[in-house]
Amino acid sequence: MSAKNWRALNKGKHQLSLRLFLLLNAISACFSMVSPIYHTAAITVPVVLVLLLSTAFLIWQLVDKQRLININSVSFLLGVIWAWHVVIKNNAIPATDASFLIIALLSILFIGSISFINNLQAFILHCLPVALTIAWLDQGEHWPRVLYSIALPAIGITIQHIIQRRNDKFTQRLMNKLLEEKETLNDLSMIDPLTGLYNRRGFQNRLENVLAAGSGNHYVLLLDIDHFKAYNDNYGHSMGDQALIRVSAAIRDAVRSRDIVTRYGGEEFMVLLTNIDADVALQTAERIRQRVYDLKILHLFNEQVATNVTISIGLSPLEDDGIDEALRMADQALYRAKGQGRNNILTSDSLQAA
Ligand SMILES: Nc1nc2c(ncn2[C@@H]2O[C@H](COP(=O)(O)OP(=O)(O)OP(=O)(O)O)[C@@H](O)[C@H]2O)c(=O)[nH]1
Repeated sequence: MSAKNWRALNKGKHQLSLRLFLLLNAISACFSMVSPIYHTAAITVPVVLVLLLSTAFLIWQLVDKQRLININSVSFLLGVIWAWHVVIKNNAIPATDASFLIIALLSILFIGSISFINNLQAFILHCLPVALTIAWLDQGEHWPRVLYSIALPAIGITIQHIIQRRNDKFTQRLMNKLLEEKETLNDLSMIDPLTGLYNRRGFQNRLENVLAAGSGNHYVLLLDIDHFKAYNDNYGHSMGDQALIRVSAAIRDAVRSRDIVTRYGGEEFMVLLTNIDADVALQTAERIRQRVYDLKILHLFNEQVATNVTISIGLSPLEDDGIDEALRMADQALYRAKGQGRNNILTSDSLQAA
């Protein structure tokens, strides 16, 4: 999951709480009309407005799921309308009874806290207009009860908000770490563990970048260690591995950093020399062959060729017919190079000329 997806998920979560908020407001408005606390002014303009607006927003949300409604504006708007309703009702009921104010306050705080448990801003914006209106209407007469009714959910929501933010931060850190590790694993999956060179997957990935960067003259080298089976058979697999590591390093050191060196198979390597002339490509192949020879890795069972490890190389240009064709040509050249005594280089051009 990317950071973008994470933000989208969070937005989606908030939009869900908005739907719950609208639903509770619509129900509460209906209830105020059908079963009012005091039978005076049961259907007020603001309560009808709350019902209409909540239903309209709710339908809009359900029909157009992609649309993100501004939660803060809606919660504030409905809070103000409820405050208006409280003023009208309060003026119409017996002055001595404060229970209406407390019940109205509790209903608003209940809806706010249920819907916006994870959205402190929306909670405050919704509850503040009603809380201030009630504090003003009560004129301090029942201030402990009013204060308690406001403070309890406010403190609860604030603590919940802090916990949620910590959880979100933790989850986000965890997600970033996982993304980093995924990236590392992805990189590792492109590297041959023994030699540290690219494997075929890594090569493919780098090749795409090279080709995307534009046209140029590229050359493919296929390199194969001579008589490596004999080396393994006589010196053991573990020594064979060491030889492979040293040969890989020699190849890597003999080319430029922009060239792509790949372990193509067991004791076979492939190098893509990028943006290079034919002459320089041939010189580079010769430099690689010489560097491997100069490692002087003892190989007495290579004696038809030398008494140390050697490699043979097939070279072919990468042309419009693609990498597979270039590899096929390089492979043919390598096969011939082996046939001609090993420890040498043959180009695909020389095969065609022959
Ligand atoms: N130690 C070691 N040996 C490997 C590895 N991968 C392949 N090999 C060995 O490389 C040898 C390749 O042998 P062959 O394909 O017969 O070729 P060759 O003996 O090099 O002969 P020519 O290529 O004709 O010169 C086999 O013995 C494989 O076991 C590896 O990762 N480690």
